[in-house]
Amino acid sequence: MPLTPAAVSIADGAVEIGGRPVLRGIDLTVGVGDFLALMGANGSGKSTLVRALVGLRPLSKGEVRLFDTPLDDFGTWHRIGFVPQRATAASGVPASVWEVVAAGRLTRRRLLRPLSRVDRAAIEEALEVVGLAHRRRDAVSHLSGGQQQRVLIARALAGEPELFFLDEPTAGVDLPNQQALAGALAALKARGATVVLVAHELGPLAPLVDRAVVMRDGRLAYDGAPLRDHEVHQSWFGEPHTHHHHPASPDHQDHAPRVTSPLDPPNGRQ
Ligand SMILES: Nc1ncnc2c1ncn2[C@@H]1O[C@H](COP(=O)(O)OP(=O)(O)OP(=O)(O)O)[C@@H](O)[C@H]1O
Repeated sequence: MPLTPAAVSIADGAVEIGGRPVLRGIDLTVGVGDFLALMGANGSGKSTLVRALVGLRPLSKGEVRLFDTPLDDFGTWHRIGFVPQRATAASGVPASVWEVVAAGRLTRRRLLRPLSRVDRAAIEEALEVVGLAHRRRDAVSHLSGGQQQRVLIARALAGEPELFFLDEPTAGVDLPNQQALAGALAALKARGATVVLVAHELGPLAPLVDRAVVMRDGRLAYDGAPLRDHEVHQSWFGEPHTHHHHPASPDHQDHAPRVTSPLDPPNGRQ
């Protein structure tokens, strides 16, 4: 028996898209309260894995369990929060920040009931946590991309999820917005929530991460202690390795982190 109960797990998972294998042999268990960073190169399968874990992408093989319940039998979706990749809150409809965040409460509300005081308090708290309470009346379309991303995170937070998936929440987001996001996720973590975060670079989120998983070509290439940027780069393109790194060990202290982006093509593979 594992010491910590599992928030989400996938066993021998595979996904095919258009007959092409995109994920293969995925075994991953995320314990309650874990903060996991899912890393890897473009196209390595991170988004597909997150989609499979929330039931948006069917498995061709294997099983997903949410809070120890097979995905098909899982019914308490208000426990799950999901912020998809490159989502835009602005869709031409001039929704206000408050309205978008309030929409996150829908899975908790009973049908056609007005928002309760508890609902309103949760919406307020979510706005506070992402630092957008003062913008509540503004049209989402008037906000910057980073602020829109925070609106979407607040929408997911308003549902008070226990298990939260975020797909590249920092992509294209400036540093102050990344720092605000780190604060929001730290609050969520302190509350005991489980977080699965897809990220190319962790930036201000790095101190929150307990565990890193690196994907390569539809498989898990590394699972262990959080990696530095240059180590992630090696895991993406080098030999798969699954042993635990000890970032404080002397052989790591001599290496300065790579200045180049992990998105750069590896040497000799252009
Ligand atoms: N809807 C789709 N139709 C066809 N192929 C897809 C689809 N979604 C993903 N793929 C393919 O599956 C593979 C994994 O894609 P996925 O988006 O999961 O990777 P990723 O690691 O999240 O990449 P990125 O960092 O670019 O988001 C890629 O080869 C991609 O082209």
